[in-house]
Amino acid sequence: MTRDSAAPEVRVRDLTVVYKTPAGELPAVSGVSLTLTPGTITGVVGESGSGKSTLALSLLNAVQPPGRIAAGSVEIDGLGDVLHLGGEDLRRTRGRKVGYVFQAAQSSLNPLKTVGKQLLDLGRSHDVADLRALVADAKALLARMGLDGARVLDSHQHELSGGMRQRVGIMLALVLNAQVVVLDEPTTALDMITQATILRIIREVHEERALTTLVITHDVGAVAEVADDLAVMYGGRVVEHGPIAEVLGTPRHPYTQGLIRAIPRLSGDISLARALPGRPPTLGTLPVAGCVFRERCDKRMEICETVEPETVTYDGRTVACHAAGRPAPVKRREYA
Ligand SMILES: Nc1ncnc2c1ncn2[C@@H]1O[C@H](COP(=O)(O)OP(=O)(O)OP(=O)(O)O)[C@@H](O)[C@H]1O
Repeated sequence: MTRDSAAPEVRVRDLTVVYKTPAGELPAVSGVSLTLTPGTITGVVGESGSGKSTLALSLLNAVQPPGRIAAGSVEIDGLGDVLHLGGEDLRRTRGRKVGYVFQAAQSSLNPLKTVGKQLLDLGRSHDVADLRALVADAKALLARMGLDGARVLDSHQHELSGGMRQRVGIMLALVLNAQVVVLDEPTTALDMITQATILRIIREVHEERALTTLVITHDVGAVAEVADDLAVMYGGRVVEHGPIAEVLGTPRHPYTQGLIRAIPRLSGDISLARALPGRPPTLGTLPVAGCVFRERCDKRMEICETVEPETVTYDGRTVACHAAGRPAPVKRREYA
């Protein structure tokens, strides 16, 4: 595990992001606090609609209408609270300080320009002095990901397959040497073997460049291979967060337990793999009080109906569940 002091810490605090809907503004991310330890890769998992992409966009202050960051802060060492950045400061931060591949990256390339031209535009817009070195770095990154760099840079978007575009997206996220990198579903268009290779390369580059990285994915099995820490999201909350081996090895939240049971690769026995019953909530069906997971929870108690569980940290693990239990308080011996 790399814990390089040069890598920045990212501190998300009490972040709430709402989307305007016909039923009013509803929260997609609710009061999330999450610290990304410098030099680590944090995986974020959770079913569709749990708020993963909205959280990722918030790290770049890039939530678009009908969305709005309603509360909270995102402090990055050396940058301050990115939610207070605007205009030119924000433009300079994105890409150069915080590299990113968004889920839509596959279609975000400009169809009219070659990848190489877009790379040069990116370099110029961030005042990169040595554009030759930038191109050489881009080619080297593409080559590591199994592509012919020169050919890709000469290509237009339509000449590239989905998997190739995805790798171009990863290259663009890394090439400006940002120290915080946010990857939202970076490998979904890739087959299993290529996916594993790309994740390994992300890990290598992460270590070489002393990054702090956030990787969002549906695939708990895939992220288990690369991440140091794991954050599990449900209904706009981070319900569990901690070192990945511990979260996967001894999950404390019933949702994490259910996610793991559903994956034969992790549960160890295909005959024991069981899909999580029910469906995740949408913005409109999220319960307004109590625990957001209770409808699907096998450990549901009376208190879960009315009281939202507090997020409690112990043994380096953060869990928000009434049933997860807490360590018994250490009794202080009273001395006379
Ligand atoms: N532009 C939007 N307008 C209205 N609601 C939105 C918008 N974008 C996202 N949402 C809602 O916010 C919630 C969180 O969405 P988000 O995309 O952040 O989740 P996710 O975990 O990344 O899901 P997925 O894995 O499907 O991308 C969902 O209920 C989604 O429908």
